[in-house]
Amino acid sequence: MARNSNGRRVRHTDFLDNGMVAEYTGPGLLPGESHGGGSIGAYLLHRAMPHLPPWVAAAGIGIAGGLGSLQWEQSAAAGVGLTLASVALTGATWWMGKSTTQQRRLHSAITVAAASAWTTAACLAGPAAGPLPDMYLIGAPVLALSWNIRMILRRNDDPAGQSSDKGLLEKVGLARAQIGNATVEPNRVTAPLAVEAGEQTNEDVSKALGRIASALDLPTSAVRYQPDPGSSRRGELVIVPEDMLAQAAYWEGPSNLGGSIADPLVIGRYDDGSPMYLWLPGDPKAGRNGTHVLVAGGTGSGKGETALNLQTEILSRRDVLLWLSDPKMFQDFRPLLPGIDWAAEGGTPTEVMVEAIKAVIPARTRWLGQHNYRQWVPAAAEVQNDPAHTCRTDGRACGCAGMPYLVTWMEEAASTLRNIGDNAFTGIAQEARSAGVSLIVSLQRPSFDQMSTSTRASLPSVIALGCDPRDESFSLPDTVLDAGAHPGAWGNRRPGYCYLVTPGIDETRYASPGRTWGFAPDAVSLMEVLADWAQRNGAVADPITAGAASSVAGNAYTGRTAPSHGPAGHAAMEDDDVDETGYGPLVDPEDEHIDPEAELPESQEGDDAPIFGRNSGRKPSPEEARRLFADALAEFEAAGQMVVGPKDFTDWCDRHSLSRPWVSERLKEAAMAGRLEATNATGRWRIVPAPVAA
Ligand SMILES: Nc1ncnc2c1ncn2[C@@H]1O[C@H](COP(=O)(O)OP(=O)(O)OP(=O)(O)O)[C@@H](O)[C@H]1O
Repeated sequence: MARNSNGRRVRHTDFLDNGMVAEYTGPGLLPGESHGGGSIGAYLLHRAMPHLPPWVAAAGIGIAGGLGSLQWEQSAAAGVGLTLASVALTGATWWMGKSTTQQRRLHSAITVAAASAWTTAACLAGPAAGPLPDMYLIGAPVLALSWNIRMILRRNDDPAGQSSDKGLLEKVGLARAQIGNATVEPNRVTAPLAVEAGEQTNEDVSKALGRIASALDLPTSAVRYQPDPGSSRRGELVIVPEDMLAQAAYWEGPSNLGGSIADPLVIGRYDDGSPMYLWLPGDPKAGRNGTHVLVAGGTGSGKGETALNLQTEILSRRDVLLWLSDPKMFQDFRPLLPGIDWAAEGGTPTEVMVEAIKAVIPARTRWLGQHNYRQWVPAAAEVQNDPAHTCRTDGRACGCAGMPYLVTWMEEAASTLRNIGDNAFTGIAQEARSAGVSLIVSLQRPSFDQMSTSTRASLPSVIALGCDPRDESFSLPDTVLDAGAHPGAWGNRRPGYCYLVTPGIDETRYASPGRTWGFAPDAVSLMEVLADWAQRNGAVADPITAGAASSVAGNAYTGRTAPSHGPAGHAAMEDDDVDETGYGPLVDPEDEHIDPEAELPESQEGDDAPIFGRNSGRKPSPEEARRLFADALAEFEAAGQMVVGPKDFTDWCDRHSLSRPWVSERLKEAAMAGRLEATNATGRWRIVPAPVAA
């Protein structure tokens, strides 16, 4: 006996006995829901009703025999007619029963033959003649009882348990569907279901799921249907009566510290308690492609904590780099920052990161190709000592530094998509998988006005958290919604509840809800320890990735620092920059590009001094203006602001009495000269770092 979400008891045994029915019992009945009016007599009548028809039929046959004898007793013509009618009726029963089981067909034919033979004899000879009364008194109850017994044993009647539960299925519009023997696991009942051939399809079952849940008084997400891929009318109905996820479970640390990013990431558990796995890189042996992920959910649906689940898993692996863009100033992720290879706030730093991602993808793909990797595998992250993966033409091992997997994360991506244009993301997503790069995009309101369908289509995996019901079709594929997934039913009332659609997971799982681990306040210290571990033991950027990133981002890309190893990646750090614990840099990541030894500019202006100095009070000559413009670009570059547009020159224009249209023209000229490169956003240009003098 279990309780449903309303605390009402559901008698599962009845479900099984009848093949389908989940019947309320005892305290589960609400006032007014009593069987047949509330009295014991009415209840018994209610239970006996299904068994009465054979008895009514038996009585009817007796009456028919009596009445018939008044009309036809001793009539030879009637004898011929009644005998023919009886044979015809028996034959018709046999013929009509061909679609049912052999046993049911025989039982029906014998019943009809016996009843029609007795009626014929009674009509012709009179019901009281010879042995007819005894035959009736013995035969009629035996036949009626045989049908009663058959009904009681119905679950064993058909091969493979095929039976139909008219009660529930009729109620939900699937009256002629057949339901097979249910498999019962703790809190999960799975029953094969077949709808009527030629009349209904799997789609009709999907549409009826809400009604089935309603009939069983369960939440919509408790009832799912997994169509059989080989049939349009068969599938499996899954019912999970009790919501095992209602009790939040909390993160207790990474699942596989020091493992490879190719091992599954565990981000929570399903409603049967099994772990929710997600793989980012592909695996040629398992026939699985690498994937990009959309984390979609409304405000308060648990996106932030889902991100923490994924990021802590990523940072706990030895062969992966994480680049994170977050317009919310790393509000949720601050404890993890030391382990992150590159963290960029929204706006220009994110624009720079996106440009850098675009540059590292071809560089990484080229490297993987040169080292004979068709896609990224963990061996690619090791030093290349295998002659099968050498870039040397003589076939000897090349010893090149390994290339860690790269996860690029766009948190709260709506504004980034708006500013950068989601074409950039589509391009990145399409190219990235062959470069050992996964893109993770988190979006608060998953809807078509936030992200184009082609960008959405380029993110094959989704973690769909609670959302507005109107946005469900954006989050999840139709097939998963048809199978019973319903994130709109959660809204923000079930934080962390999610559906996970991703390669490597059995598709029957897609419509099963899961829940991410919650992050209790005391998880912060554990996250800090993890970030420290990642900073010390995690992968550092390989020369190809770091080189390509720096070539675009200049000193806006520093790479992660590893305090115990001294300089890591391509970013050296002085001992003095490390705090006394030896655990972390003393400077904020956004200040890391500033040279502490550099002379401070002489200024009487205090902190509010404009970056480009005060108004010179005169308009420079064209020559001088161009030189000042070149200097301004160099200053942006030195400050790590690698993407610029006319609006960044507003103060500068005031300073030098020059106009923004003039700047726009110079920007275009600089692009023609190779100093700038166009980005996806109109009017925004990426500074091409000036070559360093040898
Ligand atoms: N898996 C979970 N188990 C238990 N509680 C959770 C879980 N996920 C999130 N929560 C709780 O739900 C609340 C909202 O979560 P969170 O801040 O992650 O949502 P969000 O979608 O990021 O919201 P917003 O977009 O407003 O930042 C928080 O109090 C959080 O602790």
